[in-house]
Amino acid sequence: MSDLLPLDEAQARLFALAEPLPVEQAPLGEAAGRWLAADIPACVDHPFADLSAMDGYAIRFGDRPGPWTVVQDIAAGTMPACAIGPGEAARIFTGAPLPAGADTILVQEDAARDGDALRLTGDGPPAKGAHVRRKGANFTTGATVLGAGERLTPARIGLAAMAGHAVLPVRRRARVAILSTGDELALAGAPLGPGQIHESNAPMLAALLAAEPAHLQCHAPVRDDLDLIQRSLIQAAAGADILVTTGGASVGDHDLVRPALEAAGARIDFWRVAMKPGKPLMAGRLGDCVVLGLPGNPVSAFVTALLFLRPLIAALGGAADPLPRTVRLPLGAPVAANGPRLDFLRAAIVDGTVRPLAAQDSGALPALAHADVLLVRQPHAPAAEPGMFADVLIIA
Ligand SMILES: Nc1nc2c(c(=O)[nH]1)N[C@H]1C(S)=C(S)[C@@H](COP(=O)(O)OP(=O)(O)OC[C@H]3O[C@@H](n4cnc5c(N)ncnc54)[C@H](O)[C@@H]3O)O[C@H]1N2
Ligand code: MOO
Repeated sequence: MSDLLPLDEAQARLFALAEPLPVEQAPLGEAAGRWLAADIPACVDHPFADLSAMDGYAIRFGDRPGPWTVVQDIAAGTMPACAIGPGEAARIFTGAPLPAGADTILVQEDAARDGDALRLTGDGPPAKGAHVRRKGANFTTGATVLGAGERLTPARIGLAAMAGHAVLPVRRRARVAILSTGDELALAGAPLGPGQIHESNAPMLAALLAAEPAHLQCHAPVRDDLDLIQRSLIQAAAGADILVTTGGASVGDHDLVRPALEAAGARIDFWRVAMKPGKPLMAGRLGDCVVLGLPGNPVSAFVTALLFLRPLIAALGGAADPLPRTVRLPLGAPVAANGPRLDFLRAAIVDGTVRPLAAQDSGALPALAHADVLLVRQPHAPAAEPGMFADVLIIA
């Protein structure tokens, strides 16, 4: 086991293989899913004034229980015409600024109006300031609303727009080439020759990256021929930031990705990680490109892509925290003691508890396809019982 790198060390070494990509200014519609390259300050106060949170009447709390005289109408998008004095109220709508003198909103469901005369019919506002959104409560001009390295989720895109931004500094999308290797591989949907199987890794990886800021280039599967793989690697690496291969990463006579990379002039930084599935993972550089050699077993390819490829895209994209997040959930079934490698068991969530699936072979894609989480088992972890909490990575 001594030549197998621990997962965290392997991830750190992978991230050290390349600098974050250059910064560009992206319109909001192009920025989702990317990471901010700088702190974002607010260009405005929000709310810009004390605003009503309800449709009703702006009053002075001390004037309750009324009655009041309605002296003006204020809609969102307009400003109050005048202040209100004692015994006066303003008809007001959600999002409209309060007039000077008013401090509280009386919701219209608690009031009856006859011409300009307004009286209380319900309980009225419970406290001074009820249903008022204070000026600057969300943010004030110049305050940092989003930080460098934060991922632009839909709500953060909305927040950037609210703060006055139409374009945001992000790093350009990573160009990712995907190349599967293996004599046995036929394209999805193609008729199968003797001994052939349908290639499933490239479509799966492309789907795994669908929401990532990446331009994908999927190449046809390459046969297990050293010269052919070497030429295909050089071609696929040209113009790519990341070259991902699958298959041929292990120790068999037909596992040629490592020798082909070396023959192409690549520098292999590490090979083999103390994890299961995914042990024969390799990483290095070929020219300007980071090369990630994933194992061919479909489950191993998925798990390593989740733990290395997506985080690498995030690291190149400037993410402050590129690694996937684990959460803790209770076990719903016993789990056996673990061996020497960090294990990622395919598991379902049933009634809020984690239950490992029966098929844990790294060729068992149907189990992965129906798993909700990967249950993380530390090296040499003792057996665990139902009710004990465990770390999981959510995958569905
Ligand atoms: N003697 C040893 N044999 C193996 C070891 C080892 O340490 N000693 N490691 C095993 C582990 S762990 C893994 S994982 C696999 C990984 O091997 P490779 O990366 O060389 O993958 P292949 O041999 O090319 O393929 C493995 C398996 O997956 C199928 N495959 C490959 N590519 C695809 C694809 N694009 N789509 C669908 N299926 C694919 C392939 O047909 C094989 O069945 O090595 C173990 N062996
Ligand atoms: O480590 Mo291999 O990736 O078990 O299947």
